[in-house]
Amino acid sequence: MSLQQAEPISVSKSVEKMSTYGDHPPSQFIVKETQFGSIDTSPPLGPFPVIDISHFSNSSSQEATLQLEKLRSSLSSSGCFQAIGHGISDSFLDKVREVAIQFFALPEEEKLKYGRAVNESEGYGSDRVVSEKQVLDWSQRLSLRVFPQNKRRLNLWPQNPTQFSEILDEYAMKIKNVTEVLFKAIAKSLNVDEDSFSNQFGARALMQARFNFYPPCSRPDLVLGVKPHTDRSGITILLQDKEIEGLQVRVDGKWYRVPVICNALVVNLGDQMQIMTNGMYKSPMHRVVTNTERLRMSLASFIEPEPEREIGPLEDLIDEQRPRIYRNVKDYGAINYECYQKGLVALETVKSLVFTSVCFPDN
Ligand SMILES: O=C(O)CCC(=O)C(=O)O
Ligand SMILES: [Fe+2]
Repeated sequence: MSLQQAEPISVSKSVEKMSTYGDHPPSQFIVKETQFGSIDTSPPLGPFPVIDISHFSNSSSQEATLQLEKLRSSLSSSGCFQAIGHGISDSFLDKVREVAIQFFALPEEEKLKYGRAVNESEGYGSDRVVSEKQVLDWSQRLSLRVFPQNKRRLNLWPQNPTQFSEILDEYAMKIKNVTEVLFKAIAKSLNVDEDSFSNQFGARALMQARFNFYPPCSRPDLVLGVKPHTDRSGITILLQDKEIEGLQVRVDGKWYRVPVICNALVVNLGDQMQIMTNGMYKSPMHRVVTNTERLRMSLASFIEPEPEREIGPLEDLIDEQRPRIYRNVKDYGAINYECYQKGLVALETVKSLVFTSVCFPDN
């Protein structure tokens, strides 16, 4: 079967329906033994610091220096931390979760008015099928482009609940502000010009909002909510469920739980920041486990450079001790998608020639 025809093999019943009836997950969902280890629903809590990012706006204070040091150490080891002091109120974050859950509670026919078309990435639906070998995720998603504003496909934005669009719009603006603070802080932590990253992302950087819904699953030991992956973004800001854990991040070959910290935003770097920092900061591998009892939701905001813009390792982060690891690339999103279809690791394919010949001497 060609890749273009891959999508119709998706199972006939939605994950939500199978969850309601307590079905045993079909074989397409069963995770086989992989190089990333078997499913452990309760590994240890991870070394992901809580960083108060409010100090980054007043960067000369002693506290700012301390938080910057935490930022540097988490991004160069795990690539992940939890941000507090982001200025978004608890009550507003509750509203965001509430409209998301209200949308998911609508009847299937209503949600399918915003259905994702085959071979498209935006809209409501289940895991996108790109290859026959793919193990399917136990999740339903609603993906919407929020920036640049004129690229919004408003016909896919739910009208029910009525406040949905207004709240998503406000949330997206706030997240944009958070990322601007983070880009400057990340630059500062690496001793490079504070606009280094915002310049590479560009004024028309993309933001994709993905609402993830993970209905209860009868076999959390066999099925994943999201299979192991790194994000193709530059940076991802994740609003977790208020109560239900599920996210795990891999550090030095071991899986760790990311705890629920009420109203903290989980920040993880994506592949494109690993490229821009010449590998100094990490795009962590992560996955989501399911549970038998309760629905879990999350909202991931993926921020990516303008696809037409060439990005690459900052010159200031390349020297004799640290030669260039990655080549410059354009439209990493497309590279990543193609690699995903072929079962390749996208970051490995964009290594500079020197590194390619070290890693793949037969090429
Ligand atoms: O649901 C989560 O906690 C993480 C979701 C995720 O990794 C993603 O959408 O890329
Ligand atoms: Fe992710």
